Amino acid sequence: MDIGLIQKIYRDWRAFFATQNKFAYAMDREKQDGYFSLEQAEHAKGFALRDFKEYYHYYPWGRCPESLKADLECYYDQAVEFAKTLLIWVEQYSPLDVSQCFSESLSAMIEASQQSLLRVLHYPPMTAGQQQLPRAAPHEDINFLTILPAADGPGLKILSQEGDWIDVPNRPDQVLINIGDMLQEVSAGYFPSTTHQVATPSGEELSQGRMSLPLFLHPRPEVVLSPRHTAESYLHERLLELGVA
Ligand SMILES: O=C(O)CCC(=O)C(=O)O
Ligand SMILES: [Fe+2]
Repeated sequence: MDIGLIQKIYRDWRAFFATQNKFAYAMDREKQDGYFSLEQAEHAKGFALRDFKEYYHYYPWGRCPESLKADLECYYDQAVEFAKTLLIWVEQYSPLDVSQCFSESLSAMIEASQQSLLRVLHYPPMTAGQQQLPRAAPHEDINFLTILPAADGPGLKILSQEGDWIDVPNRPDQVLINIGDMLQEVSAGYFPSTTHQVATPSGEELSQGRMSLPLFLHPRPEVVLSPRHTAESYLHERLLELGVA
């Protein structure tokens, strides 16, 4: 992972989020690309309050401000390649009774997928009155695997199997991998999805914003995940539950 590139993306997109130009890229409900404002941001499944965040969904086929495109394109390619390698390892280490239920190999499921997306995510500074709002309420990601490089501030927590919230350190050279609900679904629960949240800061940190850059690896829409779901039907159900479809 190119840490310098990630930090440059954080700098440039902090500046972008500070302008009104972002509203020219308003999110498209059908395609799910573009800019999601505070009012359009998702809420976690089962939560009424929207997360206090704004973000931009980048797909190689989607809209992107011209001056910011080259860096996202470059990072997207790196992160998708990395995610694919990890998924191949997941496949290799799946027990036979799990893998023989796959409708096709995991690597075939993501072959030529147009659905993987990069989220440039900004949690704006908060005032004392906003402290009860979630930055990202506890949730699981929808996709197969999420590649999460270090954010530019603390706050990420993951839920352990014992049910304790663990603070994730935030070293610049770290990468966190989350299992998403689609990998849980396709493996009939063998790979449980990672529950995580971004805690709302207190004290002086409230006035500091935070940037992060998750890459969500998604299969092709027609992929059969389970007897209940194709990737498309599962994604659609979740987007409705999150208030963005
Ligand atoms: O901002 C982070 O560190 C995590 C973001 C996240 O979990 C998400 O966008 O799904
Ligand atoms: Fe997440």
